[in-house]
Amino acid sequence: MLKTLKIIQFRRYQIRFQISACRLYSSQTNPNEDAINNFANLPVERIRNFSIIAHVDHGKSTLADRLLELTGAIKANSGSQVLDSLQVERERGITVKAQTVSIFHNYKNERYLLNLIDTPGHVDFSNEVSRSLAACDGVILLVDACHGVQAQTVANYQLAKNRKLAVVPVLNKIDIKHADPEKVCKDLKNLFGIDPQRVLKVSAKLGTGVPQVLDTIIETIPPPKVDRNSTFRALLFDSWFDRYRGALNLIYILNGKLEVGQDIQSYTTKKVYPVKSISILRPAETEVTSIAAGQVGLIAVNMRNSKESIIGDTLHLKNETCTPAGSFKPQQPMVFAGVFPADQSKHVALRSAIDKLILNDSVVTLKVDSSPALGQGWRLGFLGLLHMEVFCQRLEQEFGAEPIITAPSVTYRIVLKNPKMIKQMGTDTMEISNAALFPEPINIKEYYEPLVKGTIITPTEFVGQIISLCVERRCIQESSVNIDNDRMLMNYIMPLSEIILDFNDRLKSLSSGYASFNYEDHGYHLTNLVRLDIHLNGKPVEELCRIVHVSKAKDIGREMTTKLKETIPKQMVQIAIQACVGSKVLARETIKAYRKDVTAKLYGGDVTRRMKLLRQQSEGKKKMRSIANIQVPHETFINVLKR
Ligand SMILES: Nc1nc2c(ncn2[C@@H]2O[C@H](COP(=O)(O)OP(=O)(O)OP(=O)(O)O)[C@@H](O)[C@H]2O)c(=O)[nH]1
Repeated sequence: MLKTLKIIQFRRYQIRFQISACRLYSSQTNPNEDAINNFANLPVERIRNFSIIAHVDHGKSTLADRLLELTGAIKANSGSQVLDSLQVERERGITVKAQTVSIFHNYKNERYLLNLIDTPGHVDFSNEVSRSLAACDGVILLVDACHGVQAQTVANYQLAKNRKLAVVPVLNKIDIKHADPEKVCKDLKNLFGIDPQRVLKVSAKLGTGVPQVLDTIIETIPPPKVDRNSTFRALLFDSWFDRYRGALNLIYILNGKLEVGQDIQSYTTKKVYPVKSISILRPAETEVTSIAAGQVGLIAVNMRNSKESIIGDTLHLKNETCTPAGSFKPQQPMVFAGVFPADQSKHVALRSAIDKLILNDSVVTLKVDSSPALGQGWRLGFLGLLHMEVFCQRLEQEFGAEPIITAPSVTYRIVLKNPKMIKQMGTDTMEISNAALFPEPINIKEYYEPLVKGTIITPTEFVGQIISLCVERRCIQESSVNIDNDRMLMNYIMPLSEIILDFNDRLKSLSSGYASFNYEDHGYHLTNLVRLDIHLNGKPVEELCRIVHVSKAKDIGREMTTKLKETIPKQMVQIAIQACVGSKVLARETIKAYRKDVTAKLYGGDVTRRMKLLRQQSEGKKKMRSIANIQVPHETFINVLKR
């Protein structure tokens, strides 16, 4: 009896212990539960919204990891670069999408909400940076203590300054032996006037100095300037597509409060949506019932059509009037390429995949296009070549699409002089990125090409080689300054068509990776262009023509004829491949005729074998395009048009 009583007592004790252990565990794993339950009531003074901005690879995502760990949003050692969640980001080791995360931090016994945005560093994704800064009051300007200030550090600092954001300067990688924090502090002082006393020194990898970053954010960055007492108004600054919930919208609340169940309206489309759920990203979605001005939240509103979610749009309560947020201007695409389904039966599926991806990468533009060789497709606009590559890789990885991408080109502008054409078009100016639509020179008065303002920062020992590269690419130097004794900053005006393909790669290989490059739009300027045609046995091949600068026509012509010679199979007749401008031939290659008796294998043997061979031949012919009696396989166009 006594034994049984003891057992019961022990069981009770065991259960009580388990309950209290559970409570302890849950309060340990989720110390911010109260703050989340009371999320919308968190005072504005205890909110800080900031981005981490820096040059490529200076350690933004690594610092974000440490901040998340320190504040308990993720467990220590949860894996590196938690916020780089896309497959393409992990494979390439770069950030391509800005990621938002809400974390809580205790400062002087008060609980603060920090909305952190980890941004990409590469110039091709600078739209992500400007989009993110619209929801911020400050930035962490992160600089690698070994490599110092680089081209994107300058560009990103300017973006933050233009928006009048508070700047927290932080030097990273101080654990590396040859780091020189004193020298980098001097550069920051010379270039941006930042007081060296204000610069924090950290190792994001080891976590050294990171806690001080959190405190400095609270001390230096002001709380959001928002009004909680007026009616709800929010800026839509990111969105992505969820198979079950439709378009999910990331919003920054400018005024008032939003609750689940309320009806909101888009300022641009005027469409009304019921708010199905509101979440904060920590970094996993955590549902809350309401959200208030100064905060960032993800809302699901049953938006089925991805085109309805417009980045930069203002959302407000149904039937209320409001002024648009109008906080940022999206960048204009600079590089254009044709995107075609490999098989025309996949046309609809590819279009739907492109639409869904554009929702998450709103700067990409789309226009219908067609080509005799590649069929129906689209002409897409990107911010640069890396942007285009990442977009196409995401199409493959996230949507299983396998498109054919044509050679990238820029958009040229021409002014017509033929009155008949001007009347037909209703304007004398045409924008052209597809060379097949380039009018005859006799009808053209002026040609214009897009230029960019380029900034190159390089160690002085490579200046000579870099200047030669710039001259070869028709770039004009505007100015140059010494940053310190051994580094130089050079400003150039550059034709966009000369830098989109491989300028950055050449610059990196010339300077053993030490030079950095950034560029921004510089408008259209007068130039001299020609249409380079490719002829096969005297017949022009429309899909292979290109618009080029007059000084480059010969080199590009040679390159293309050589490539075609390697890819067109030998045939019964001799084939002449010519690159021409008008009637002038700039380069020529010849493919000799086949001498072998191709029908030999049809003789002898079994009749069924002969029939099979004939069938195979006719199948092959179907896949060929006939130009001047020459059978050109589809792959040839793809290989020559592709990069
Ligand atoms: N030694 C050392 N390495 C670091 C430190 N911080 C980052 N790294 C390394 O630097 C490399 C780049 O770090 P990331 O965090 O990906 O840089 P990022 O700025 O986010 O890169 P992008 O988003 O692509 O521009 C990685 O290999 C990191 O492990 C540091 O404090 N010390």
